Amino acid sequence: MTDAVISVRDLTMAYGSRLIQQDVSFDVMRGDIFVIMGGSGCGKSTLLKHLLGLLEPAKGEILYGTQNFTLAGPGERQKLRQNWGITYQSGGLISAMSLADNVALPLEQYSNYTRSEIQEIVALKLALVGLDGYQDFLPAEISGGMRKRAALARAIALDPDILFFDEPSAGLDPISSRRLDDLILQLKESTGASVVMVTHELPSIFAIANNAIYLDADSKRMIESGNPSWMREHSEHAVVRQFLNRAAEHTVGDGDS
Ligand SMILES: Nc1ncnc2c1ncn2[C@@H]1O[C@H](COP(=O)(O)OP(=O)(O)OP(=O)(O)O)[C@@H](O)[C@H]1O
Repeated sequence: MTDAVISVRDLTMAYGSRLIQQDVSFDVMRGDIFVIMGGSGCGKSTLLKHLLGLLEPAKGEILYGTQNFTLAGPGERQKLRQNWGITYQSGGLISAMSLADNVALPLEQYSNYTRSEIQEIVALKLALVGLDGYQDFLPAEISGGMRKRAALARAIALDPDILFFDEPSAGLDPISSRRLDDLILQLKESTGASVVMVTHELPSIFAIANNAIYLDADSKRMIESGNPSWMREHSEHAVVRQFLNRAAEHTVGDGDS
């Protein structure tokens, strides 16, 4: 357990009296590309929000390394957050600012770099995501795939240890989606960051994830964890196998559990 970057222990999540998931436990290990899976409404985004500290557990706890995030005060939490890069489904870029200014924002907020150092880092990060030469473009002036990559450049501005993604390839065509997968994999390799993502995209899951959990909406429990290819063949839960084997023309059945 020494190399766990995130440990979730007996986490129960609820909105008021509405239970979403109970007793969820898993570890994200250093270097993992870790996917939170499950059918619509099972609580994937809710779990991500708990990991980010946007929602508080009804029960249980979340540790980052050996540090208990659930019990941490605002100062300690802020310190942990500075090691995270987050990209939201919408991209979350500020529309009135150029790509360079968007990427510079976290550096201006949380680092002590000089203006010229920041410019250098921004150029480097944009080049890393294949957006060399687009510094002065506004988000509306580039494609959806490029916006996702710009958001990724911003997320890696401070060299985070952990990258969080909410549906990174939502709304992208298969080719842009594949490019984003490759980029995530490449960034993981070059930065050593661990990656946690929520995604429905089976091609992405099989292409880049080495570790995953499956949250079941019916039982409100995490019913499977491990390597997604292994789960597809060997999970004892039909609903998990069906989810991972689903063909485009089939919908996921309720299955057994
Ligand atoms: N703020 C909220 N208050 C009450 N219930 C909520 C709230 N946000 C989400 N829910 C409910 O919690 C459940 C889980 O939602 P969540 O968005 O986490 O699921 P999800 O697995 O990410 O779904 P999807 O795959 O459809 O995006 C859903 O039934 C949803 O309606």
